[in-house]
Amino acid sequence: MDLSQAEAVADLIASTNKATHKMALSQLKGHFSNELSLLREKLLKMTSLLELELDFSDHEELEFADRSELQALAEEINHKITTLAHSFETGNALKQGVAVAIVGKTNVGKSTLLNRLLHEEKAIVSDIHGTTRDVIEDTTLIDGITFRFIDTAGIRKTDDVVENIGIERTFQKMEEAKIVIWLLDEQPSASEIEEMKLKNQGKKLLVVFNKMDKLENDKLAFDKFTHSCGSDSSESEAPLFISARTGENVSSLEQALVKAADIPEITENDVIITSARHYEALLRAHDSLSRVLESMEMGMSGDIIAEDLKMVLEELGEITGGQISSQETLNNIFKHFCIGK
Ligand SMILES: Nc1nc2c(ncn2[C@@H]2O[C@H](COP(=O)(O)OP(=O)(O)OP(=O)(O)O)[C@@H](O)[C@H]2O)c(=O)[nH]1
Ligand SMILES: [Mg+2]
Repeated sequence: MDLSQAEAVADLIASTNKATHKMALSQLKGHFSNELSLLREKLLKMTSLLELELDFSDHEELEFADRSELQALAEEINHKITTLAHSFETGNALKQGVAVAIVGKTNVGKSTLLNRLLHEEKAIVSDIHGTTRDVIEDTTLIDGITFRFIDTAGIRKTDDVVENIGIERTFQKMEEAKIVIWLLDEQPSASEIEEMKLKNQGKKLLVVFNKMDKLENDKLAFDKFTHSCGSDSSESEAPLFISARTGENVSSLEQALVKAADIPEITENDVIITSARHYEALLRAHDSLSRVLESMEMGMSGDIIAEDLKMVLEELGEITGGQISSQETLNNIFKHFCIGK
């Protein structure tokens, strides 16, 4: 069992949903380790060939490592590393929970909605504007997916220093979230809609009107809301109407969240990165491999390329806990080539 498999045992024990359970099982079974050892084997062969050239450096014409083959292999490995690193977005979301920020003006019912979604009285609710001043967050499962809901300070102009720090944090959290629930209890102006869309480019923005229990008694206001938002539904999802207080239609919001989370179906054979440590090692390996490709393009000598290749090997080795030694390179040379030196 290598280090990444040992880490998987801890992940398996800590797994809170079906997907994280499957990901940990896959890692424990060694699927990730196998992919890595395949990559390392190919890299080791490349490094060995380059080192061999160094050993025969007095015969300049000797080029054991076919450069175009080397380049194709480096590109293939770089692609594989990139795919693995990208899987971290899914892995991390599944493990830590898909981050959902609940934002909007003061008193629209953000904390009430947080409590409703978490099924517990986590945040203080009151009709005083500016009740929530700090970020409050917790996770819950919806349809087997872990969501991390983040209640934030209501956005308004205020002279209160502490509240302003809270509002600053609201914008930070909005940036970090994958999904943003924009909670409203009155019709937003065109410029507010524009600003919100601009701030949330590349994210899923769910426009949600709260307090529909009040609106239902005011048919005219309800129609006005529906009309104002319906006209703008070409690119974004149609707005939802809920009552955080009574729970009405909150299940539709939950379904919209599951859809927006857009989590692929995971099987026990999928290799998905869930650890920040692995992710960082893969990014470093990717950087070193990019340097290899650059050096080759510039026609650099084999020793420079070999050094960066060894870095890649070391970085990938950090994941499984194994260290690449010069003995390993040497053994590889003798395994593949019969040299009487
Ligand atoms: N009628 C009605 N009232 C609601 C609903 N949701 C929240 N409220 C009330 O609105 C008031 C404000 O609710 P909060 O949840 O504290 O609002 P908030 O957005 O967190 O406010 P800040 O923390 O000040 O930004 C409270 O009196 C809630 O009871 C709802 O669905 N219907
Ligand atoms: Mg609040």
